[in-house]
Amino acid sequence: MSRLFLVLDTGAAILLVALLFVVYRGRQSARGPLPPGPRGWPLVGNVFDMPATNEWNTFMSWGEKWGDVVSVTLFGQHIVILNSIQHAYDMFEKKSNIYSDRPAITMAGEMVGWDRTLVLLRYGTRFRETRKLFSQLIGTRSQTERFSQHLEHEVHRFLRRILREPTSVLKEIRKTTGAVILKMAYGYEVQEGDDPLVDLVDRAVDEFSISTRPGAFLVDTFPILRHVPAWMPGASWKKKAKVWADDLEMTCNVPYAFTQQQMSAGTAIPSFTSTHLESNPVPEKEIVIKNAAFSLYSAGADTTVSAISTFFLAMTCYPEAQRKAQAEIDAVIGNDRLPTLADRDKLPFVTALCCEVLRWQPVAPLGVPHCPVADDFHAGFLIPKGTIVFPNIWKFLHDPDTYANPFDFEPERFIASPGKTAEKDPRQIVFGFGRRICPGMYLADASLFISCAVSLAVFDISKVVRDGKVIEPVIDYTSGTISHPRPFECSIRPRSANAEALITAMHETRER
Ligand code: HEM
Repeated sequence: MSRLFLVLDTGAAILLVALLFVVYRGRQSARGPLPPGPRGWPLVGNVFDMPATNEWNTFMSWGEKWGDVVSVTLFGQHIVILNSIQHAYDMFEKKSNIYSDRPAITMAGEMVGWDRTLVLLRYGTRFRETRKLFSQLIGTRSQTERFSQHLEHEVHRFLRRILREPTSVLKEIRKTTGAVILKMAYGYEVQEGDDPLVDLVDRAVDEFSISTRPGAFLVDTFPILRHVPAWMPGASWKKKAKVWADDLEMTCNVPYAFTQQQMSAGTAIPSFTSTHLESNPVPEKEIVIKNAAFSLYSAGADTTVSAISTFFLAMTCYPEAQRKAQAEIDAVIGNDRLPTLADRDKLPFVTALCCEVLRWQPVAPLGVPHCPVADDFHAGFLIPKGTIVFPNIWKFLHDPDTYANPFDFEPERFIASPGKTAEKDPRQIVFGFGRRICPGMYLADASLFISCAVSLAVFDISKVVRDGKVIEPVIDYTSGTISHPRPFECSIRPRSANAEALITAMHETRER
């Protein structure tokens, strides 16, 4: 019986909150026109318009119909989608004093616990402290260069593993980016074969992507629903939240405890965590360090995995671009050594190819939403305080006004030639905007470049031919905050006996 009351109470509360939202929304509209958008329904707003997959495509089509600034509501929560890069710069950069907060996401943030990581931290003191720790480590290109050797070492190990197991490329990409960041964050060296820590963190990061998808969980629009008991029909998401919260807790604690234990034993490899812990921080600061280290890993690994996987997919589908990049490497570097990060300026086509990888299939198609801390009037529209504002990065990068033939993979677009200026560098878009711009962008950029350059130097990547039939890879991406290519097949073979010898003879052949 008491359960029945609880259900009724919850239902009544939902209705009340919904009505309050509607009244509230009406008042806000009276303060100025909201951006246009598809007409919603009373109470629920645009719930039935929200796409279940590839949100960026639907949002782009709304842009064609309604303009570059589109708004919808979900149970009274305002959501704005920006379909032009200029609006993203004007809002997130020029008005960064207003637009640097994140929306409170009940499911991913409060219930699962991702609000401890930088990506969902609300704007304030802790946010600034955490960003400072990041910028001390990888805040500039030259700071990031300190990790060049480490990056190169890990991609060499990657080549050796691919040579042995070419069909496991997607798994090995994940392992390599995990190895790069786990060592930087915690001084942890990943094992050959399956590494328990990489698997643990990957699971948590997948769960992040699912739990932050716009409109995926009703509790994000009705925070009161977090009080609904887990046994209630339709409340399976509560059980999910509990499992995900436990995964996250463990993922945050296990590598941190590893560093602490190595420090006590005097065997710690210098890392982000050990360096900051050496100053014996007060407990409050220690929490910031622990969460920052986890933010480094959780935001850095999965994103880079997506970009490098896209590189292999693009090379499978576009042999001409691959051939040109290999010709450049052969001419500039020769065949007796592998390219390094220091060679980058001498390899403009490979650099352009990496830019095209980032543009063609962006890692975070809708970025991460920003949230104004005060009402704003933008382009004649009211953007109420608390609105969830998504930059449609996918649209920015496929805008025919910025990129000619935007759906084609053409690295040449980034190389100026007589009578033709280079198209906009996508690195000014894919890493986000303003005070929330990706703090790992130099590391991401270096990781992508070195992975592409060494792979192109020694491997030919092509479509699989089975029983005389060419297998066409399907270009299909997952939805969610971080978008990945769905598993695809490709053939990876050493370019020559010399290339194979180069991989096996690389100094540091020691496999851990
Ligand atoms: C190709 C790889 C990557 C892409 C495309 C990417 C993209 C992004 C984007 C779009 C944002 C949101 C920016 C905004 O709110 O406007 C972001 C935030 C963030 N990124 Fe990256 N990222 C990548 C790699 C990395 C790496 C390697 C690290 C760390 C080592 C990292 C750490 C972070 C963190 C901590 C945030 C949250 C920043 C904040 O909220 O203040 N990312 N990234």
